[in-house]
Amino acid sequence: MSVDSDTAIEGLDVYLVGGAVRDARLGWPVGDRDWVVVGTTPEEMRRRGFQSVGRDFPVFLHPVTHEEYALARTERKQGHGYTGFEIHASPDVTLEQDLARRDFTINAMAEKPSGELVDPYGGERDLDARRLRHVSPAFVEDPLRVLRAARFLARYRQLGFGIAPETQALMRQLAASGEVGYLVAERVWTETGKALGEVDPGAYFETLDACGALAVLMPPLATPALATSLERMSDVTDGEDQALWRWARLGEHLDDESITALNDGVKAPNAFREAMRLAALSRRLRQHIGGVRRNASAIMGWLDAIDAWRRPERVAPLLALIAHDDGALADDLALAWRLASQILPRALLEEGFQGPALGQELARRREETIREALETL
Ligand SMILES: Nc1ccn([C@@H]2O[C@H](COP(=O)(O)OP(=O)(O)OP(=O)(O)O)[C@@H](O)[C@H]2O)c(=O)n1
Repeated sequence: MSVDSDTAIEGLDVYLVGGAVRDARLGWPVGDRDWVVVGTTPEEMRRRGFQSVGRDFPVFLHPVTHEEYALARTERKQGHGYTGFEIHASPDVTLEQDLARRDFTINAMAEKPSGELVDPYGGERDLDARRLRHVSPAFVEDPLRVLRAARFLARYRQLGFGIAPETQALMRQLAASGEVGYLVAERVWTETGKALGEVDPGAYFETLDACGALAVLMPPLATPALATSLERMSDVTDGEDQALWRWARLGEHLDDESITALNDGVKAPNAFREAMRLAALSRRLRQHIGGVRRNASAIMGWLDAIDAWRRPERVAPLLALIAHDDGALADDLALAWRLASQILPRALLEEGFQGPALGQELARRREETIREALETL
């Protein structure tokens, strides 16, 4: 539906805002489209068939497109964290005031339905200069913006983007004052999880490290550990669960205590926490096996530890991690897994094994199969 012929917004002062305006100009795929409405009231929006969905501020879903339309608003910070925002939305809030509360100039551009750009804070200039620059000193009212800056770099650094020095200074200030420490872990994870799926997730962690926020939010990853973490993460290839295995790689060289602290600190989902634990375990196996090649019992120990029998989907990504450091070991493990996984409890049941004896016999045969296969190599 063309916006011009759209009766729900006919006569309303609406603007496309945020990421959609930015990404269209960057030639980046446009995600959700967000709109701002100036000079109207919630009652008027509902009368036009919009559905009210905002809990914290007035935002509505278009009756047909279901895109979000927010009433222009200003926000003022009260207290720490995300709880204390004083929202002011009324028909007298202007578009410029609404744009002024936003994080970066490249996110503070608006576009009329006719396509005309409204850009009071120099967003287009900063887009051209490949620069993330804060809109106003109110940037510091929301410490999440430190993480957003880092996440945008994970996405756009390869296009040449950097952070303006004056914005970097505010980010350092937010980290040094402890304000980023007030972020609730869920919000930290939301940004981190998104960043792990971007083209250059290393940029996210480097940016947070450079301003001091990584030391507050994920101390085990901060300098001096970071270089090792990033080096390891960089070779996770695309594919399913890429974000998961990137996360796993980041903490692979840490001890169990640090892994727990790191994952607790950001409330990482269980699958991510588990992947990191398994990666660390596999790395230790690699060190343990070391020169002792073709060690069937150590290989069985690894397959048991990662619970390959019930979670076979874990094997391939872990083998890929191991292959990076030790291709010969990964080959041995792959062969061992291929053969051992074919020995199933059913055959032993038919032979009359039961209960614990069944489990023991299963393990014995699997290990024997692995040993024989490795000996013939
Ligand atoms: N802490 C925040 C979160 C959001 N915004 C503003 O709200 C818009 C929409 O936010 P969001 O949908 O989270 O991000 P996008 O910029 O659309 O980016 P993405 O492509 O990641 O969705 C942003 O462009 C920005 O103007 C902000 O100023 N400060």
